[in-house]
Amino acid sequence: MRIDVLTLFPEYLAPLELSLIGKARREGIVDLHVHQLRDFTHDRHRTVDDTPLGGGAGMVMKPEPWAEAFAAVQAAGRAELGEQARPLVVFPNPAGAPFAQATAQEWSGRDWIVFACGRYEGIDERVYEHLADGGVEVALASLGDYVLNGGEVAVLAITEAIVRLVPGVVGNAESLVEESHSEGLLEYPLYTRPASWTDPDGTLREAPEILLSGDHGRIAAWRREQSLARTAQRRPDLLEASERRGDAGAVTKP
Ligand SMILES: COc1cccc(COC(=O)c2cn[nH]c2)c1
Repeated sequence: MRIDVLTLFPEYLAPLELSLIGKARREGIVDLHVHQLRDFTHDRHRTVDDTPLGGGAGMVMKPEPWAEAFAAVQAAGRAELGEQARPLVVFPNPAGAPFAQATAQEWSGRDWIVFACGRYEGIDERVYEHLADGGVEVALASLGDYVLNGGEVAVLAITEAIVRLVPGVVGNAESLVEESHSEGLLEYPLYTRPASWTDPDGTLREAPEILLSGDHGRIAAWRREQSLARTAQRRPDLLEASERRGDAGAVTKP
């Protein structure tokens, strides 16, 4: 998977060099290219923003640098992946569609993703129109209903969520199956040794007996029950979505 990131703060993406993503890069599973948007300006001040037409507070990102940057990135990506290669262009954006595990699953199968990090109040609308009219697949992704100062932090989160699902990146693929949201439900409670623990307040805390029973059928059933109960309690919206999808074994209302 090739990933390009267009940003005013390349250093923000440095953590992608570390750990999971770093290993994926070293093994050639992920090919990350971070680009400084200001390199696609030509004035002395390397201007990327201006005041909003129609007035209003803050600044808006100018269209010209973006158009030039996307053209350069498309050329570089096609040189590497072939002239037919087409990227998915993702703009982290509070006005975007909610990014969820299902999105990460879907995007983890893509060959090429270009992330565009907005700053200030946002990007001139004509940039999105220019890309869409050029046949480029564009997605606006929201991490949640709050505003960050820019897209970089969102790109770190989205990239980690996607890349960890790419085959070969996480050693034990088994661990990807049973985590929260992978089945549309929250994960069951986890325990490890010691089975019996006296905490610093002197309280004895025992792990559920069933987990020591060795009866894997009953343990699986208990875990499923715990996931459903926990989802019903903390995220009933997920439970309704799961029922609407008719997920295997979804609990239907009695
Ligand atoms: C496109 O223009 C802008 C402008 C400002 C910040 C951002 C970054 O995205 C977010 O803030 C965000 C994404 N999900 N939840 C919050 C983009």
